[in-house]
Amino acid sequence: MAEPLLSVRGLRKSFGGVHAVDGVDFDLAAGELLALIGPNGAGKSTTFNMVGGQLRADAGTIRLAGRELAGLPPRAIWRLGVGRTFQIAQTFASLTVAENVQMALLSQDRKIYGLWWRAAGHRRADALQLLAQVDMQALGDAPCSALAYGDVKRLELAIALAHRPRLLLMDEPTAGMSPAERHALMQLTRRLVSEQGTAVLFTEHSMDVVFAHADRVLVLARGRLIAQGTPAQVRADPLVQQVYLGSGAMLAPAAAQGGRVDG
Ligand SMILES: Nc1ncnc2c1ncn2[C@@H]1O[C@H](COP(=O)(O)OP(=O)(O)OP(=O)(O)O)[C@@H](O)[C@H]1O
Repeated sequence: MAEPLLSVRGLRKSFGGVHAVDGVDFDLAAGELLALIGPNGAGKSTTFNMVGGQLRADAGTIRLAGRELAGLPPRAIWRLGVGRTFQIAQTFASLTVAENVQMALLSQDRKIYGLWWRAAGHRRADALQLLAQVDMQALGDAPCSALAYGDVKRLELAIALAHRPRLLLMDEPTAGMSPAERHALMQLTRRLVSEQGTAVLFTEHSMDVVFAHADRVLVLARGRLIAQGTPAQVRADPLVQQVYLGSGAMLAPAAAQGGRVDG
């Protein structure tokens, strides 16, 4: 693997007596799509939130291009080049599509974030260019509240890309989407990260998305990394099969075409 962009070592977090994340190590290279999977309660969100700074790690290091992120607040981590999309879309329904992107650009430029009306004239051309990257240039003047769900997710991606992150964290990016929409969004993500060399860490319950689009997969169970490798390696791993068989989910290629695994 090329020199990692993100390097995580000995990451731990407990809640009371629960070892939610119990000594996790992994690397992520620029341009790589890395999936973080595991049954419910495995520690995916906790890991994710420690990388993004929403949760403070009890122990361990999280280095982005050699810079320590552990202990920094989310805003500082964002400034260092870590973008994020959320499971529940974080857009302003009362603004137009273009204004939502302009708000992100305002924030990036350290202008006053709360004054949404200032967004209307701010870097509109740049906003439209970002929308073009996610094939939404025709929807710039549409109210955000009128968008179809798949379009909201694409808009979120444009917003996350507005400050050109080196690492993009995507929390269940395809939740609630139809199979066709899921693959379209991940293909778009792949195209954008290839063009820009962004690294992506994503949590995902839909195995079809993981096996079709991830370069590598990390499998967590009870806070520990039980396997990592290519989708084919992970799918063939007996321990992974055991963990998922307990949930009734199938990891065989045929079943992976449409399977959502809920833990
Ligand atoms: N704020 C919290 N307080 C107490 N316990 C927590 C908290 N957050 C997570 N946990 C516990 O830590 C463990 C890991 O939870 P986490 O949400 O990271 O798992 P997950 O893999 O993201 O699960 P899911 O797929 O259900 O979202 C679980 O046992 C959970 O109950």
